[in-house]
Amino acid sequence: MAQINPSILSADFARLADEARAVEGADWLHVDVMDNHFVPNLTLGVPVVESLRKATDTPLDCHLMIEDPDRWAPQYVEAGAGSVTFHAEAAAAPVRLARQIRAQGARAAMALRPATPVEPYEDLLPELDMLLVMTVEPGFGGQAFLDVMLPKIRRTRRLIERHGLQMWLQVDGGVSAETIERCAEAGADVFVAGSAVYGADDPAAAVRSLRAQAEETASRTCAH
Ligand SMILES: O=C(CO)[C@@H](O)[C@H](O)COP(=O)(O)O
Ligand SMILES: [Fe+2]
Repeated sequence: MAQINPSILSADFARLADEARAVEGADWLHVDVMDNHFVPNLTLGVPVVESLRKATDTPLDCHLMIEDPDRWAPQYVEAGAGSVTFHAEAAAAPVRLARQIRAQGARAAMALRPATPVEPYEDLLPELDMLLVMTVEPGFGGQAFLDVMLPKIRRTRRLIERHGLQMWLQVDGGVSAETIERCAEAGADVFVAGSAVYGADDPAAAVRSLRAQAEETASRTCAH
């Protein structure tokens, strides 16, 4: 079952509550946290996640593009995130951190920048509920999808299957009506979409349409 997670990064930050409610029906709301150190951009932090939690019933998928996630990620679970994604490149102790997030009752996920291979993390996969393969260089919305990431998505799906895991495989960056089918064919099942959703006249309809496209692709391919 394909999941569509609109990225609040492409929303109007002065109207975040309304923008969160505009995509009710989405599986998760994707919240991009950037600290201007791990990536060259600054967005929002724990207090905004606490407020978003109260503003919508859609569960929050927090993507932490920050240094020292070992210290900060637990605070995002406390703030109400249902899923917390830390970057492999930033975590000092990814297994301990994933266990901590799960022990607090949230889903634990790990993200890989485009140049980070999945293979060194093969043995960690059972500790995770989701792996995020970035399909742009993290930091900004509205960038062009990196086709060169498709083989990594395929290899990740094969590893998940080889280990018999139930974990989700998320893609994030440049996902749109033009690119989602390639991602679904390669084996992704959770799709973050920022500009493709919030740039549409009807964001909720854009979510439904992307989900239908991904599901149709998944049902006619045997990738997973
Ligand atoms: O994490 C990020 C960017 O670093 C993403 O979540 C973007 O916000 C996705 O935006 P689009 O590429 O879909 O416009
Ligand atoms: Fe993101």
